[in-house]
Amino acid sequence: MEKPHTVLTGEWALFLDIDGTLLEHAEHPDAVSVSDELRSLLQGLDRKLNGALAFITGRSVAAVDHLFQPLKLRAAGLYGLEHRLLPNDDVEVADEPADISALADEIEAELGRGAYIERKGRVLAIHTRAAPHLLPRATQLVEQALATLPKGYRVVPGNAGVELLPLEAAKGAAIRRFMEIAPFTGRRPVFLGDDTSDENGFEAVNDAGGISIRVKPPAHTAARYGLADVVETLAWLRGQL
Ligand SMILES: O=P(O)(O)OC[C@H]1O[C@H](O[C@H]2O[C@H](CO)[C@@H](O)[C@H](O)[C@H]2O)[C@H](O)[C@@H](O)[C@@H]1O
Ligand SMILES: [Mg+2]
Repeated sequence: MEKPHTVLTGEWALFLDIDGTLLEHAEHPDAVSVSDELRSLLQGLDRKLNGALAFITGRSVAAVDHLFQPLKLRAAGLYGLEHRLLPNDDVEVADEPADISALADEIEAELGRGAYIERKGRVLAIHTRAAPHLLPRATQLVEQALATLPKGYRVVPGNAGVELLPLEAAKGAAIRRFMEIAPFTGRRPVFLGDDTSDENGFEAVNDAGGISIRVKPPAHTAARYGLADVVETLAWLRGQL
């Protein structure tokens, strides 16, 4: 796939996935770190785009703020179940429904310490990066759980794990919501992502005539452009300043 050589001028809106796009993957979600260089790169882009920059991530907004502190940018967390439309807005924290909590306890008991059960309110992530042999069983457990949960949940295979999340948790919906408000309205959206859960975000951006970019693109992706890795992502972003 070709690289995007477009220069981000005033009329672009930039949406950024975090893990696998801005940050290399690590053994554990808490093992990633954000460099001061990345913080200043994002701050410069946010300024150049007059605030039309937002994280679109499966992490919670609270987790994003902790990672990037003191930088606080616009963000959609939990695949859009949480939104922070202005840097200093409050974020409604989605409660963890009792049925998800009970399911997380059961899966944690069965898979044991090899898997990391990440409880994110209405989203449940089961990480098997440290124990890949557990992925088939983890996937089977969440798929079986679909029958017992209220309607409207779905299973999304992720990067070295599997997630259970509500149907309305979709990055494309989160991007469309930002595009309806200032300073995003009227701009052309650009979305960079790396994973299956970013695909509906690429589709939303393509539908809006924007630019969709996937890091390490697989054979089949909705993304129109590809970048080889996180380092290339950062070099491309720096080139837009
Ligand atoms: O939508 P993203 O910003 O890409 O976030 C996706 C998930 O990222 C985190 O998990 C992933 O990255 C971890 C650190 O590299 C890795 O250990 C894990 O295997 C990956 O799945 C985060 O923990 C999840 O909550 C996000 O949904
Ligand atoms: Mg990602």
